[in-house]
Amino acid sequence: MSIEFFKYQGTGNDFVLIDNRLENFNKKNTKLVAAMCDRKFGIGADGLLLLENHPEADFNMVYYNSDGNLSSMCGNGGRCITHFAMYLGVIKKDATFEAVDGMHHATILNDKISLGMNDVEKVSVFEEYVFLNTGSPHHVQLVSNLDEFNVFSEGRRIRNEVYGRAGANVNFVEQVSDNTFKVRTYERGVEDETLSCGTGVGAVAIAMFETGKTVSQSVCLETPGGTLEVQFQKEGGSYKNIKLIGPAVQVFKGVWE
Ligand SMILES: N[C@@H](CCC[C@H](N)C(=O)O)C(=O)O
Repeated sequence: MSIEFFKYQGTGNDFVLIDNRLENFNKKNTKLVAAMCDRKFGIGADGLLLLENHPEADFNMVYYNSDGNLSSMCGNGGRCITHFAMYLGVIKKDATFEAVDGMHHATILNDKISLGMNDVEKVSVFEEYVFLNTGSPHHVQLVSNLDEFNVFSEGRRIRNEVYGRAGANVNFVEQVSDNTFKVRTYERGVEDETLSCGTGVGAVAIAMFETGKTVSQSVCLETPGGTLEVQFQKEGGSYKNIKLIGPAVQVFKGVWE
C-alpha cells in the first residue's frame, strides 16, 4: 500500500509526518518505520510522527524514533506536527493535542511555533551533571570547547554506561552569555548526534537555571541546527509554564511505495 508522507524539520531535527486520521498506517510495523527513517535506503529522518484523531483534543500525536520504536515526548516533533495540523486544516493558530506524556497546547506565531511542555517537578543535580525529565529523560553536562567535543562517542558511552538499557538523551553544553547556551545532543533511539533536540534544550535551560548558571527564565539555546528559546517559571520547587519556541518547516512531500 502506498503511503503519502511529509518531510519536516525543526532546527534540523527532521521527521517523516503522516496523516493517520483514517487509521491506515500499521502502527506495529517497526521495520517499516525504521526503513522510512533510514538515511541511505529510505526517506531519512530522526523520527516519524503520526497525526491522528482525538475524541476531545484537536489531534493525537504518536512518535517513533528512527530505530522504529515508539518513544517518549519529542519537542521538535511537537512543533512540526502543530504546523502539519495547520497545513491539513485541522487547526488555525492554536492547538491542543495529546502526546505520550499528556496534553499539550501549542500556538503558531508567524514563522515560529510555541509548544507548551509538561511541568518539571524533579531536577537531580550531581557533581558533574544534571538529570531531569522534560517529557523525555535528559542528562545535561557542561563541557569546554563544545565545537571540538566528541558528542558521538562520549554521548553513546554515557547513554549506555550511566543509563543502561532504557538509556537517556545526553546533552553537552557550553555557556555563551548570561542567558545563552550552545547545546549538542546525542539522542537515544537515533543512537547518534542530532542537529537539535527540543526536550533536550528544555532540559538544558532548566538545568542551567537550577544550578545558577543563569538567572533568566527566558533562555536562548544555540544548537547546530538553529536557535530555540525556552521560557518557564519556577514556582516553589517546580518548573511551570514551560514553552519551547522555534521554527518548524515543511521541506517536501512524497509517496512511499
Ligand atoms: N528529538 C526529540 C526527542 C525525541 C525522543 C528521544 N530520542 C527519546 O527517545 O528520548 C525532541 O525534540 O525532544
